Amino acid sequence: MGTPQPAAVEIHDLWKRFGPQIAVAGVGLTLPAGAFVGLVGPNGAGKTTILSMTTGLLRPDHGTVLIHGADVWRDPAAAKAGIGVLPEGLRMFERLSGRELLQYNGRLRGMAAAEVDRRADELLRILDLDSAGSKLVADYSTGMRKKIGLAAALLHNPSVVFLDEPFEGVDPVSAQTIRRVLKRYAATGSTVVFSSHVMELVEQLCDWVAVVNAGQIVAQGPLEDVRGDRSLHEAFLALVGAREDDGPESLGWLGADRGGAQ
Ligand SMILES: Nc1ncnc2c1ncn2[C@@H]1O[C@H](COP(=O)(O)OP(=O)(O)OP(=O)(O)O)[C@@H](O)[C@H]1O
Repeated sequence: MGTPQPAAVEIHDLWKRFGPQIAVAGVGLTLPAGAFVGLVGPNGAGKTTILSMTTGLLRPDHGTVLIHGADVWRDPAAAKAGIGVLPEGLRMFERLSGRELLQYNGRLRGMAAAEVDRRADELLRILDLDSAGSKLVADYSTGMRKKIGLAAALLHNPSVVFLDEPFEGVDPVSAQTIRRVLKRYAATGSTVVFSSHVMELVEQLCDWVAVVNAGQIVAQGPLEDVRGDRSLHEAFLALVGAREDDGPESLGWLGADRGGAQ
């Protein structure tokens, strides 16, 4: 066993309620520095809410989040300096071009203009966006938006990136590009945390997994420990209590004699 890594992200007893709905119910997570973390869970499990509270976008009702020891809600400037975020919904400045968006982000992070330009050129090229650099973000496709969002998240060389479903709606070629960039980033000892529904992808990329169900963490740890001797897909279905066969009567009308209701 090597020396245990210090935690990049420590979350204690995190709660969030939306009206009557408790979206996050006492989440605790410890993610080691340098881990490639997959956050998985069924629709509505609370992944986006957890990521939003972890990255300072949504105030928790209760609980603490530390990024490399800095409290996201008490010392946001220190905590946020070291993170990059690809948020849900990809809300961006639509009337900027991709290149301008990166320049804006870089300058906001206090980077020198020449360095921002150098990194922006490189990111646009590696993410196959160089010809789209001057196009308005409003005219980007879903995959292009994910890629420019990833570029913006990485531009200032953060030590942790949080990506909410970075592969959703992305074609296989762009997905491969995003994977390559994330692997390259993780190989430097940086920490990646991303949410996904694609177990095969999480299994390929991640060495650490957290499973969320109904606002709680039902498993977390090294990939091998969480999946055991099953595939992650099977482990996931067992952990979140996937529904068994609904019985022969259910939806019995589907495909039955249409009796004039054509
Ligand atoms: N702003 C909001 N107002 C009311 N309810 C919300 C709000 N945001 C999230 N919720 C509810 O909180 C729960 C968790 O939602 P969340 O988006 O975090 O889940 P998720 O795991 O990211 O889901 P998905 O995989 O479908 O994206 C859901 O029941 C959702 O309806």
